[in-house]
Amino acid sequence: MKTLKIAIQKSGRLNEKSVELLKNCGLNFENYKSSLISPVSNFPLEILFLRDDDIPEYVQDGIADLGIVGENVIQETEVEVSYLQRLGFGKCSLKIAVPNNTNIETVADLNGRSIATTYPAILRKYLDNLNINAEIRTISGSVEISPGLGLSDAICDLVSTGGTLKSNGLKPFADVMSSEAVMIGRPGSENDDLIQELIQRIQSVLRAKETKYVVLNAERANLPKILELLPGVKSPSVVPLAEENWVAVHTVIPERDFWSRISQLKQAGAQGIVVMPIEKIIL
Ligand SMILES: Nc1ncnc2c1ncn2[C@@H]1O[C@H](COP(=O)(O)OP(=O)(O)OP(=O)(O)O)[C@@H](O)[C@H]1O
Ligand SMILES: O=P(O)(O)OC[C@H]1O[C@H](OP(=O)(O)OP(=O)(O)O)[C@H](O)[C@@H]1O
Ligand SMILES: [Mg+2]
Repeated sequence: MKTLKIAIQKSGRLNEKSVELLKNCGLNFENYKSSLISPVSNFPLEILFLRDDDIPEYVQDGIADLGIVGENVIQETEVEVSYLQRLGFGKCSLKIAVPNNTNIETVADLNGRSIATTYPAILRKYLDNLNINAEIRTISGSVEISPGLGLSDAICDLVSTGGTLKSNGLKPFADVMSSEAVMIGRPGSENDDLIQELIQRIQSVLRAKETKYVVLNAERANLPKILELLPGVKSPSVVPLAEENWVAVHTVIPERDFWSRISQLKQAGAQGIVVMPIEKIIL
């Protein structure tokens, strides 16, 4: 039987979440210690632990079949790979930022200025689209320090909380792209049976993360109002309780509007509400 290879980040922002996701898919393996390859004992898969910059090319060139990496890195390496699954973690934006006391006010003011970045290819495309002629200074890290050192007039770097910009006297100025971690493969690889099996496992874990399992008690008379508040669910289970005219309703609720839904359910007469995490949802 063939063995697939999946490349994930060795250490850094995406390592922990990538490992957690694969473990939640029921895969048994050792996280990176000193070996850069870890076999999975219960699925024909090997995990390669790499620097994230190398992952898109390894997948494009067939050294790995799959990879988990940020969209920002995929765009920067300009490879031909397919997005097999968005993973919902590693969310951040690539932004141009300028010093708080700058006289750069419009995007056109970037003409003739210098911008430091670790993402020269993405930035070049962005500026070309806007017909802006700025000098791109490619550096390999600690980009936020460069205006303060007089190395550039602006920067283009990843932002999530904005804390790093703030503590370096910078403010966000323009959005270049938003990014999250994705699973990639070679174009067409989504048709491979083993890859499909893995994608389905990942989707069942992601789906479960987005929902909560809820059990509540209610008087039968309140049931129509309560069921009306659960429109997304095909058929909540309604189970009679020992106490006459009372029922238990079992259902799932999306995480994103969880609290508003719970308070509506309480107003409609729901009592003794128990909420549980879901491990997997297999359709
Ligand atoms: N502040 C952030 N918040 C959320 N996600 C981020 C943030 N910064 C980076 N990311 C995402 O996580 C990815 C990995 O970031 P990290 O800082 O670990 O990269 P790195 O230093 O280039 O790592 P490597 O050593 O593997 O080259 C980024 O490419 C991006 O997709
Ligand atoms: O908006 P914030 O929440 O402050 O995050 C932004 C910072 O996060 C990333 O660096 P990281 O901390 O991953 O370190 P690195 O430069 O070593 O990759 C990025 O390059 C920014 O510097
Ligand atoms: Mg890197």
